[in-house]
Amino acid sequence: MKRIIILGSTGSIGTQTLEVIEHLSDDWNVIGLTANTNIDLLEKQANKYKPEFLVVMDEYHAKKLKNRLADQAVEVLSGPAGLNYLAGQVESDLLINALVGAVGLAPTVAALEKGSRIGLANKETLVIGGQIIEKYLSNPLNKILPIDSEHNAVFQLLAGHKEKEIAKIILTASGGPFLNLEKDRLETVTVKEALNHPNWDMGGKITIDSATMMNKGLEVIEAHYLFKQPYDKIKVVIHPESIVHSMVEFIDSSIMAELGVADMRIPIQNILTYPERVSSLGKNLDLFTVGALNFEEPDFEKFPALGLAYTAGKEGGSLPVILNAANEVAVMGFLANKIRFTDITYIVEKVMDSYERKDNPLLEEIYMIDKEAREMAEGVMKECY
Ligand SMILES: NC(=O)C1=CN([C@@H]2O[C@H](COP(=O)(O)OP(=O)(O)OC[C@H]3O[C@@H](n4cnc5c(N)ncnc54)[C@H](OP(=O)(O)O)[C@@H]3O)[C@@H](O)[C@H]2O)C=CC1
Ligand SMILES: CC(=O)[C@@H](O)[C@H](O)COP(=O)(O)O
Ligand SMILES: [Mn+2]
Repeated sequence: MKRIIILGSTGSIGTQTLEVIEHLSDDWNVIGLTANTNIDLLEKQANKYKPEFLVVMDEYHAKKLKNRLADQAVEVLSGPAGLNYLAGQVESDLLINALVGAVGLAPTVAALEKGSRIGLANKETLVIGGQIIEKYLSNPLNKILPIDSEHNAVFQLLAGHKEKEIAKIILTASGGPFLNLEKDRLETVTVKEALNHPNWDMGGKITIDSATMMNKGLEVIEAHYLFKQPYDKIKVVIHPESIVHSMVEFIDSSIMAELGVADMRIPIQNILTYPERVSSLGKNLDLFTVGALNFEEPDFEKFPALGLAYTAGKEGGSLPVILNAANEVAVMGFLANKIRFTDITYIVEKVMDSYERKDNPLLEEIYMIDKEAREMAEGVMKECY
């Protein structure tokens, strides 16, 4: 049996990965699972999958969990050091990174240090650390397999093709819950409205990112590093149905698309069984029910986050780190009802404009920039209260 580690096993991608593992029955042995603080679910997962390692992010929850699992042969670790140990020291055939946010970078690097196959859902890893990650990919033991639906689609479409044959990567975007709302109304939308994604059921942070379209911006940067394409060859098209998960235009003017129902268990399974294919838990797409597929241009004025991400990606260096840090702070502020929806991109832009930039930051510098940009974003956020 193959050994699998799931970082962020209590989240939307983490729990769906476990569903897929169950569906694949005897293929995978779950070695390590992690959560931030949700020890109730982690305990249930531990009882079911009997992993060797569990990680939670603070000592208080680690102790509680250890007590609850006292009769089990499981090691309970805590904090970033625990995550890095699991990712970097424990042998696995596949490590799924389903953490949310910048916290995903360090364990990815730890895993790449030892030579690993990583199923990557955590897009923030590549947004803030793409320049560092790409250096590790020259080691043939290292492989990053994309789980994010658009990138998984492109990954499938590129099989058997050469990078130089790509004319354009076309990432589809649903446009989120406010696609057809008047721009002036965005100021007063509620958290509940913003969390109401039209097609996908996901964690809170990414759902808000979809509503601002920062999600697509982060995905543009993610695609740049995964598929080694310049930003002018990575386009975004609004596709409200989320049936076409992305497209690739080749130099011979052929466009290939990957289609399917909006169910993350399909790309997750694609990575778990790669390069083979077996039947999945996802429903088959019924084109007659779908009827029509629509495409339109994104509105960069109404959704400024998309343009901010292109700017950050093109400039590179520390700017994507600053963009991401400010966005994480602002999204949490919005979810806590501290600021308005439109303040999210205001805060991101303000921090991007104010924070001093740096080329080629090293890993330690990325963490420092991330920390300082968060502090700056907290300050700008207070002006918005
Ligand atoms: N959900 C989806 O359908 C998709 C998600 N993605 C990407 O996948 C990643 C995960 O998203 P999603 O599953 O929605 O997120 P969730 O919020 O649902 O889950 C996040 C997971 O990470 C843990 N976690 C949260 N904060 C921390 C922290 N500071 N330190 C350590 N662990 C932490 C959570 O633990 P706890 O439960 O204890 O809070 C949980 O296990 C994101 O990068 C997202 O952009 C990409 C495509 C689709
Ligand atoms: C499922 C997935 O991959 C998400 O990233 C999804 O694409 C979000 O939807 P948006 O297209 O609205 O950003
Ligand atoms: Mn996506």
